[in-house]
Amino acid sequence: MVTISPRLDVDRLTRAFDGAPVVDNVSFRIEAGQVACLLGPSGCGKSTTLRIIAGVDVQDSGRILVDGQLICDARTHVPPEQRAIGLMFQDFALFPHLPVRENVAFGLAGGFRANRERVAELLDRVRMTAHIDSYPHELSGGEQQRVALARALAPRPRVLLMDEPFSGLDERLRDGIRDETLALLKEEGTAVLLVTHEPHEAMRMADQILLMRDGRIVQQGAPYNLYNAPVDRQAAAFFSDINVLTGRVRGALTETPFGEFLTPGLPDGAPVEIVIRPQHLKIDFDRAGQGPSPTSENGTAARAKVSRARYLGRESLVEFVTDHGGIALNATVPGVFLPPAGTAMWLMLRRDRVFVFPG
Ligand SMILES: Nc1ncnc2c1ncn2[C@@H]1O[C@H](COP(=O)(O)OP(=O)(O)OP(=O)(O)O)[C@@H](O)[C@H]1O
Repeated sequence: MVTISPRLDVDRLTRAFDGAPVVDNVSFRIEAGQVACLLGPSGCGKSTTLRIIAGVDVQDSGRILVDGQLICDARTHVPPEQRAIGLMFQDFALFPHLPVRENVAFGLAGGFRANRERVAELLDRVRMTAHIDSYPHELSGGEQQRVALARALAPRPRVLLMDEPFSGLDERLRDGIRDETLALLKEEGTAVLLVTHEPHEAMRMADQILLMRDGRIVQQGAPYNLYNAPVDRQAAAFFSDINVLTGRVRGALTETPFGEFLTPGLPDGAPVEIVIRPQHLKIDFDRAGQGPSPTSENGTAARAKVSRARYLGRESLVEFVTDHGGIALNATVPGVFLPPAGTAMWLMLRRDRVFVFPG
């Protein structure tokens, strides 16, 4: 049987600064043609991980392989320029004194003269053929970005590292450029590690999200899994606003104004957090103090009063406080739904969308 090595294999990487671990036992693999997003808040160690892979910083322990070939461990350190790893960083500055054609050919032996076809192919692919002789200052930010992508891909790197590559761009341009970039990366078959602190960007770009916190990868998987099966409350909160109900376990159950929730494996008296995203609260009208009957899908309804409602464009955000327990809960409703403050309504939780975590 032939086993194919992953394109990039990062194995138990560790790096400390002044005794404080910044990258803490980080492992992941990326296959050819796949995009993995290293996602996490500022300072969690994303850029340090990237710098070690690029070879401009050195790990304390762990190893990295590209196509099964060792590029660094305790004894080996292949220099950055011999790693077949491309870089595209935030300040992706093109060389201002070189025209687009020479910028794209920069990493290729013989420059533009020896690589006309490859440069033409890439410029065509990023729709910049008409600008082949332009200088960087003659291009818009989005155009410079596309040239930078062509430049990074020209030497056909095995792996491309991207650090917040879209953060300098106008918000309205970003999604379009992200999609174009993604299409080109897939075509080239490069394995991509993209660093971002924006969940929206990771959801849009990634085949695999590596969620990082305090130097560790706390969860990795497809965007769908991270969104719908977060490992803990913080992981849930990273992707959207959340509502949190707190309770205590009694006989493997936790009681809330919305009925009982199964909390198996937790001892009696243990604190529990029940987490639900605002779009998974269901709202029903009050009929002379009566609400909807309990269902297995939505549990028991709890009466609540509107404290504030705001229109956000695509949806409305309605803030409630429950009659029992005075719990503040936010619900989002598609379109325009602006009940006046004080309106009594009934709330239900979509049971299949609730996350139960130890408190
Ligand atoms: N050369 C260094 N010497 C000392 N501390 C460092 C060094 N490089 C990074 N750090 C520290 O390591 C931590 C992680 O930094 P890193 O840049 O990897 O985080 P990040 O997740 O990429 O954050 P950001 O998104 O803000 O760039 C930070 O607390 C930072 O101050």
